[in-house]
Amino acid sequence: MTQTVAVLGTGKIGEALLSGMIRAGWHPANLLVTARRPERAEELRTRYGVDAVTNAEAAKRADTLILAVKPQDMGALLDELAPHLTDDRLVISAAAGIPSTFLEARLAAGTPVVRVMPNTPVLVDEGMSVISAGSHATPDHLAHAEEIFGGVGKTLRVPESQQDAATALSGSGPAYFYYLVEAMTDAGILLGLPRAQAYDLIVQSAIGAAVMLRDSGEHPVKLREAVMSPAGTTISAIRELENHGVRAALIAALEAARDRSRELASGTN
Ligand SMILES: NC(=O)C1=CN([C@@H]2O[C@H](COP(=O)(O)OP(=O)(O)OC[C@H]3O[C@@H](n4cnc5c(N)ncnc54)[C@H](O)[C@@H]3O)[C@@H](O)[C@H]2O)C=CC1
Ligand SMILES: O=C(O)[C@@H]1CCC=N1
Repeated sequence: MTQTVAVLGTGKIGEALLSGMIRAGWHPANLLVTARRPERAEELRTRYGVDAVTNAEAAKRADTLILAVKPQDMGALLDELAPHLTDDRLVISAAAGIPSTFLEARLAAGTPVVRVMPNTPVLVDEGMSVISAGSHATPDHLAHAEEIFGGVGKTLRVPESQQDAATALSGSGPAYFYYLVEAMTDAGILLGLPRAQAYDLIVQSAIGAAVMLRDSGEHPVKLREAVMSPAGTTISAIRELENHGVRAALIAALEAARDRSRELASGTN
């Protein structure tokens, strides 16, 4: 039987996922979206050929609902959905921090809930989506979530207790790399290169390094050692990174992201 999937709250991550599902072969007729503003609903209809409906209608028509609103909007959305949802629907939440128990407490008893933390590279089919089961989710429900998110990148199952950490690593992860590229491009300008050239040099270095990390099977230390010639340029740079505590700063940064994910658990702050 063909499944209907609805994306509720089609903002940045919801739209990225929707576009990826269509690229992965989902027929627009089997996809529904919801949006707060009518102009946004119209934009999504035109861009993807999907039906834009109310949250209540999505709850009635879809077999699987992907909730992609902000953590702070999740309580209100669940209140809107609950009267229309039966416990044979799969509810997938992509919201940072919100535990599956938050959803289970507001939906019909026994509703299967799966928590997923994707990231924006789903836009280019290189996403990383971390998946955990709520209390009533079966292996089939997890497999269905993997089918959806696996079409736009890699998936990994973790116990829900590790979701806040995963959010800090891969959910937020792309932003750290963009930040590094920005800073290194500034450095290129300081060294006298035009911005566009500096940017190209850094982005291509990032792509090359990422592919080697993924495909070489080598530990990152080994890969770095192969770049660092004795008494050369690279070790001079690495010494500065160590002097400025960049490793410690990254550890502290990811810890802060994990802590913020925990704070978002109540859905109010
Ligand atoms: N942006 C990212 O890289 C990632 C975001 N997430 C999670 O995804 C969720 C959404 O994040 P973004 O896409 O960045 O935010 P966003 O603000 O771009 O998207 C949220 C959308 O939900 C809509 N919305 C809110 N309440 C609604 C309602 N009751 N009915 C219909 N639409 C409603 C908003 O109008 C907005 O378009 C958050 O919970 C976030 O933690 C997860 C992984 C990565
Ligand atoms: O910054 C955030 O809260 C969301 C969750 C992971 C990525 N973006």
